[in-house]
Amino acid sequence: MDSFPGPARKLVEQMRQSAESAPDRAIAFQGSPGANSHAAATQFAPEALPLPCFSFSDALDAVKNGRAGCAIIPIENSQNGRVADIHFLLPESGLSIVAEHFMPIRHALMGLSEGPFEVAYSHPQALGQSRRFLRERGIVPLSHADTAGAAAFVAESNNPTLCAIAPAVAADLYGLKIVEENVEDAADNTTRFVVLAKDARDPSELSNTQAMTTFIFEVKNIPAALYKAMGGFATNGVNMTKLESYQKGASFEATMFYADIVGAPGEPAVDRALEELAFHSKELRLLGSYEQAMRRGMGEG
Ligand SMILES: O=C(O)C(=O)Cc1ccccc1
Repeated sequence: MDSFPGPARKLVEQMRQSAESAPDRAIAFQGSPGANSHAAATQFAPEALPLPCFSFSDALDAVKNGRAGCAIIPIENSQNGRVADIHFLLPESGLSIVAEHFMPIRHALMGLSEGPFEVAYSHPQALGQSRRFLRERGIVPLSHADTAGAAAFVAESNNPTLCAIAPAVAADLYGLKIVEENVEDAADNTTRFVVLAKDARDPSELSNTQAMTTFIFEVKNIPAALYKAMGGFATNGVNMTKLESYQKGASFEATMFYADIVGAPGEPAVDRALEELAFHSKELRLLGSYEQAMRRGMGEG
């Protein structure tokens, strides 16, 4: 709690109290009230009680400890790539992905004055998405835990040369002036969020819809291991929409992969592809199957 900037604390406390009164209806998110993840939580589950958490791990712990029924976490951005940490935290958490949600992201520049500004505070994703805007104006980007928290931090700084890049609503919440709207470098800036819960979705419930499945795997450390591991997806016509590698541990010897496919276990083609993947992998872990919030792979005939 103490880590939230002063102007955000009262709101955080109010939201925590409501969430405590009905934990099953609570949806945990990382950041201060007014952050993009807060907006995503409200869009995804309008009736739910958003629970602000300072870090990703706090948000995941809230679900593990039963203080929230689920958590919504930004996982990747159309413009700025993947959101760090989540690849490590998500598999460790033992939670399952039960849904995905896409949200267009708009950033506003806000401060105590009209500028000129020397420093802009924001979440690293938002700074990355507004890189060109800041560079052109010679404003130095500095990271903060979340966008709305950066606005609250600027509000309590009393410093007219600081500004924040945050959703416009944060200016209202924390008493800043909006100096410019839509400062993101790309107009179609969109973030994909995943919803995590203790209990996985039963893939058979998803069979009539276009499902997605997310998993991580580690291939054997031999030539062509990834090529072989992927073979089953090609021969069975399973569409892979995402494949990312990351290092496990400090040895740089063990490469893990994180993948999304269209389909779910129980579909014969998916079962065969996963079986072949498991044969060529040292480790394979399904992180969840869920409904597609946006159709994939429909572009080509
Ligand atoms: O800090 C926030 O507002 C977040 O919710 C993280 C984030 C930042 C930028 C785009 C999407 C999510």
